[in-house]
This record gives sequence, structure tokens and C-alpha cells, in this order.
Amino acid sequence: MEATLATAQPRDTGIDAVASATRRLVDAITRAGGAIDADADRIVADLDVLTARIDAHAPDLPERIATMWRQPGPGRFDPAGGTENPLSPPVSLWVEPDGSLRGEVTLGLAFQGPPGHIHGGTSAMLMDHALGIANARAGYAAVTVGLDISFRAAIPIGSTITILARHDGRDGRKVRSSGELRVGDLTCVTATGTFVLMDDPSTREKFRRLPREQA
Ligand SMILES: CCCCCCCC(=O)SCCNC(=O)CCNC(=O)[C@H](O)C(C)(C)COP(=O)(O)OP(=O)(O)OC[C@H]1O[C@@H](n2cnc3c(N)ncnc32)[C@H](O)[C@@H]1OP(=O)(O)O
Repeated sequence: MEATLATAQPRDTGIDAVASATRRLVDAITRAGGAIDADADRIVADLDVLTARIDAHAPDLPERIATMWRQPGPGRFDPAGGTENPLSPPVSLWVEPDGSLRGEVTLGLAFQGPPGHIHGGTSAMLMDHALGIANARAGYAAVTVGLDISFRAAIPIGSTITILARHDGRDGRKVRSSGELRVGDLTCVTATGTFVLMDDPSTREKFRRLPREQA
């Protein structure tokens, strides 16, 4: 049986290709560091031309957000696994036979925290998002209200990180999920999350309107 992808299906054309190219750009900048100083003026000028070319296509923010949420299927703009989001690590999560999620990702220097290792905030984002998707796959679209995370071992930059996440149950309007990040057999991060259902009245009211309407 073919495995089911729980995150967006990557494409090698269009906005996905632009996002991938931008990730390569960010990786190159972080690896080169100050070695590009002498060429910086020309690089900035080239990048500004590209930015202006792209910006010419951008609608205003509420319209863009509305368009994003009209897209069917897994979020293509998510911060972890969003194939259209250049800031998103290239995470794909697959549904295991027991309904839990499993995926792999390799992160570069842009995600560094302590020397040579992944930033804890990045690990927390991977966990938060994977736990949220595990809930959604179980039929419970929900937002995080609590995330309990333990950093047990540092994750080296460039290592293959295995992401595991599972939905653990529902208690009224709250749902729970848990997961971990592993490198090989080593469990580096564990997390448990408490989420509140999106269709709970207070949550629905909070997230119904677009940011500009809430200001
Ligand atoms: C498929 C895509 C998946 C995407 C996953 C994305 C995950 C995210 O990053 S979501 C973004 C981050 N989260 C947010 O922005 C939510 C911010 N919070 C809120 O807006 C509000 O708390 C809201 C609207 C959800 C609920 O508000 P309100 O009704 O006042 O309830 P609130 O006081 O916050 O608490 C709700 C419940 O959670 C419990 N709770 C609150 N904090 C915690 C915590 N840290 N740990 C455990 N439980 C908690 C409360 O005790 C309460 O429980 P009960 O229903 O039994 O009384």
C-alpha cells in the first residue's frame, strides 16, 4: 500500500521551486559568512531587483491570507513542511499504519543554536507543528495552548533528524499529542502538547478574522 503524505506534496515548479531556490540562497549565505563582504554591494543590488520583481505580484496581506486558507489539502505555506514557504525547513511527514506520523529532515547552519547544533526554538517548532498535524490527521484541527518540551541531546547540524508524532486523545475541547526528534537511535527531543479545538467557540472567534480586522 502506498504511504500517505500528511504534509504538502512538494512540486518542482512554480512557487515551490522559488521557495527551494531561496532556501539554497539562505544556506549559501550562512555558509559563506563574511567571506562575501567584498561582493556585498553587488549581491544586494541583484537581490533587490529580484525582490522588486516578486513584490510586484503580491496582493495585500488579508487577500493573501485568505487565498492561502482557500487552498485545499495540507498547508503549503506552513512554517514546517510548507513547500511554498522559503523559511520552512523541507519537512515531509508520512502517515504510519498506526496513524502516527513519521518524517525526516536535515537542517543547515541557518538553524544553528549552540555551536554546530540545532537551535532549540527550531526543534520546538518542528515538534509543535508535527503534533498539530497528528491531531488534524485524527480529525481534530486545534491550536496549541501548551507545549512541554525536553531537550535531551543536542542535534548536530546536517544530521538526518527523524520526526515522530502521534495524537494521544481528546478531553472535551482539549486534545493531546506527543512526539520526538531522533538522530539514529538517540532520542534528542521529546514533546507533549495540549491543543484547543479550532471549532471551540472562543478559538473560532479568535481566528475567524484576519489580522487587519482585529487591529
Ligand atoms: C493542521 C495544522 C496544524 C497547525 C498546528 C499549529 C500549532 C500552532 O502553532 S497554533 C499557534 C499558537 N497557539 C495560539 O496562538 C493559541 C493562543 N491561545 C488562544 O488564542 C486561546 O488560548 C484560545 C482561543 C485557544 C482559547 O482561549 P480560552 O477559551 O480563553 O482558553 P484558555 O484559557 O487559553 O485555555 C483553554 C484550555 O487549555 C488549558 N491550558 C491553557 N494553557 C495550558 C497549558 N500551558 N498546558 C495545558 N493546558 C493549558 C486551560 O486550562 C483550558 O482548559 P479547560 O478547557 O479544561 O478549562
